[in-house]
Amino acid sequence: MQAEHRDHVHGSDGHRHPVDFDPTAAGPDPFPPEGVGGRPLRIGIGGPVGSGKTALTAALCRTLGEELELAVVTNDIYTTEDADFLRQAGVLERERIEAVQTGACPHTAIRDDITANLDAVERLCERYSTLDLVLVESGGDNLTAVFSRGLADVQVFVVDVAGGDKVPRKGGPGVTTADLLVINKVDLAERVGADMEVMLADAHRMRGELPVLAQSLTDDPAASAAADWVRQQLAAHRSAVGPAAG
Ligand SMILES: Nc1nc2c(ncn2[C@@H]2O[C@H](COP(=O)(O)OP(=O)(O)OP(=O)(O)O)[C@@H](O)[C@H]2O)c(=O)[nH]1
Repeated sequence: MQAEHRDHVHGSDGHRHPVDFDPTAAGPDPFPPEGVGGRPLRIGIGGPVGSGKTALTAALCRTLGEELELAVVTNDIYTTEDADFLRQAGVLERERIEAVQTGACPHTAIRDDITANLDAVERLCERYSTLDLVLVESGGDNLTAVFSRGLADVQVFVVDVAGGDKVPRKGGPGVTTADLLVINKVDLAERVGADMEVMLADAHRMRGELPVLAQSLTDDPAASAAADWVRQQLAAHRSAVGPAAG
């Protein structure tokens, strides 16, 4: 079958996305990873609509905001909803939060044309010259959406139990290749009939050695385990940067 016959066509302009039946494939990353020297760690937070990306971002800001120089970039298609939510929740100073309006499928802005996000990161770095960490939250997308390594040094993919316990075994590059897979809203598992043992076993089977974290932000609003993972990533980033630039 020729590639164009497998393309997925959608949107009012009928634009195309290639469909790949390999659940681990994301297509080539258009940008190389950026050198880490002298700049903050950038962590991408992606995942399907409503899985809890903003709630996780807010929790990480609350937990880490006192100990780290932290800023956030949000992505929404038509609004600045997520940035507005974070500002209203008071998780960080308002100026530490930048909103990108993608105007197109969220994956476009985090992978195909990362300019608007890089500009937002740059504005934050100009405003706060000693940033340790920038969290870049993607707009909600589907299982194929992952960050370019030119934008995010490491990425978290957030799915939730309400999407059904089948989600991890459906694969997709977010599930299979993200540096951390978060299975969120485990407090709802029983109510929605999701079998956590199945979800975790499938997630580990799909990801090999890569870590999987089951959490409930209702039960643990500090997102303690995710915050620990962020601290580890930051330590690794700092050791890569070296003492002179760190
Ligand atoms: N019960 C429960 N609800 C949660 C949890 N985490 C998030 N939520 C709720 O789930 C809903 C969606 O969460 P968001 O953080 O807005 O999800 P999102 O992934 O940012 O959504 P989009 O940006 O629209 O894709 C909100 O009402 C949250 O309060 C959780 O661990 N347990």
